[in-house]
Amino acid sequence: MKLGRLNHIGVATPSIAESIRYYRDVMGAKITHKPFDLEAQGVKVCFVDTPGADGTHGTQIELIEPLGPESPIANFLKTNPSGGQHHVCYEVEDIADARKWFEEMGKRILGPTRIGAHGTPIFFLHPKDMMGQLTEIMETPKEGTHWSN
Ligand SMILES: CC[C@@H](C(=O)O)C(=O)SCCNC(=O)CCNC(=O)[C@H](O)C(C)(C)COP(=O)(O)OP(=O)(O)OC[C@H]1O[C@@H](n2cnc3c(N)ncnc32)[C@H](O)[C@@H]1OP(=O)(O)O
Ligand SMILES: [Co+2]
Repeated sequence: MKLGRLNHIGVATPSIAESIRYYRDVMGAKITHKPFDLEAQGVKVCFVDTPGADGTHGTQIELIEPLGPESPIANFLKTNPSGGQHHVCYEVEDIADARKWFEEMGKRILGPTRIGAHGTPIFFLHPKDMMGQLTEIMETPKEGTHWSN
């Protein structure tokens, strides 16, 4: 498997609206994306871009708020009511290859490969098998996908 760049850091929040105010007013981010519901994943999502100084795309913050009590992030927010860093997401060139790579190492894969918020296939690896980090693997999006510039 060929590991790609860190695509995003998933940040769980009890309120996307409040988090947007924080990233705009405290961190000085320009929030140009609109929040949207991803029913299939049980979350409301909003991207915060952190562009590189040379015009290249940096790493995104992916704000996620539970859509209901069945959301996969509901327990996390019970334990961390103010929210916080929830997962890291790395890009790979070929999602099937990556899945096989982790499966062969006996890492627990959480559910099927599905289409994520960036429109490309993703899967998750259990935090207890990944040095304590819930890890999302995504196939590299086409250039410009889900960036505001
Ligand atoms: C926006 C769409 C998409 C994208 O395109 O980017 C997303 O990112 S969606 C993000 C939300 N979806 C998911 O997280 C799906 C995968 N997650 C899961 O299947 C579950 O959340 C989980 C990881 C299996 C945890 O489920 P939960 O019901 O919360 O289990 P437990 O509470 O029993 O936790 C077990 C154990 O693991 C620890 N834990 C849980 N979550 C995390 C975490 N995010 N990071 C690190 N560790 C975590 C938890 O503390 C428990 O530990 P112990 O208490 O020591 O047993
Ligand atoms: Co994610």
